[in-house]
Amino acid sequence: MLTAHALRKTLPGTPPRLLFDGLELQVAGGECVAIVGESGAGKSTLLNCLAGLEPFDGGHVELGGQRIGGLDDDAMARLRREAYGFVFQAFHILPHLSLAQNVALPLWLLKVDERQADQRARAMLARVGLEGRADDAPHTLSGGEMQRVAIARALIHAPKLVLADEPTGNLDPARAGEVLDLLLGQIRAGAAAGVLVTHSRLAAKRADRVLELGPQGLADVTERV
Ligand SMILES: Nc1ncnc2c1ncn2[C@@H]1O[C@H](COP(=O)(O)OP(=O)(O)OP(=O)(O)O)[C@@H](O)[C@H]1O
Repeated sequence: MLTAHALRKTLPGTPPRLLFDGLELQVAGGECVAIVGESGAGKSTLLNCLAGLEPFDGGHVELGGQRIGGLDDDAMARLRREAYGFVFQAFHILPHLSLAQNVALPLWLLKVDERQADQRARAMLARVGLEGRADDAPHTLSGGEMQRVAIARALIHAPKLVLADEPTGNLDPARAGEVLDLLLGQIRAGAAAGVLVTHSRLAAKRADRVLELGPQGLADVTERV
């Protein structure tokens, strides 16, 4: 379970700019919420706050009962490796590693035995429809296939929380639908809490709830999408 309570974020500057205040968010295991809102509303910033990658100036965030604000950098980095899965556009697939190696990366960081990591990465690639491509180089993939690899890598270590920023950003509608089915299916199967930032109605509609970000926090707009 992910909980954000009374979360406030202001951006430095003269004058400082309030992005959101009094933000409340609860996402249960196996549930996926979509966060929508105008460009610049602070959706990516909110994801970064939930990930402990960016400080916030009020409230708190808890994952599985553990409060992230109080953790030092090492403890936060460990929690991120163990409990978080990221499908961020900025988190690129590494070009010099094979697909299996890219997917195995989170397990290497968790010191899982190399052979076991390789087997799990291959099984995960098969689950995202890339059986037989494990030894290929990333440059041989289409955009949709690349996003599948990113999803496989985000979920390989069975994280408690999956944070996705525009996971279907540059895919055509058919591919986007497939990638979303895969992502949401895997989040639900793993009983992870999923938070998906998107501009896409199609993507938002598939989530369990749709929340719109504004200065007062998150408003439930599920019925309007
Ligand atoms: N480190 C920072 N310092 C100052 N301003 C920042 C910083 N990070 C983000 N911003 C600003 O904060 C605002 C929110 O950015 P953010 O990327 O979170 O919005 P968003 O809702 O995800 O937008 P989009 O939908 O366009 O991706 C923007 O105006 C951005 O320029």
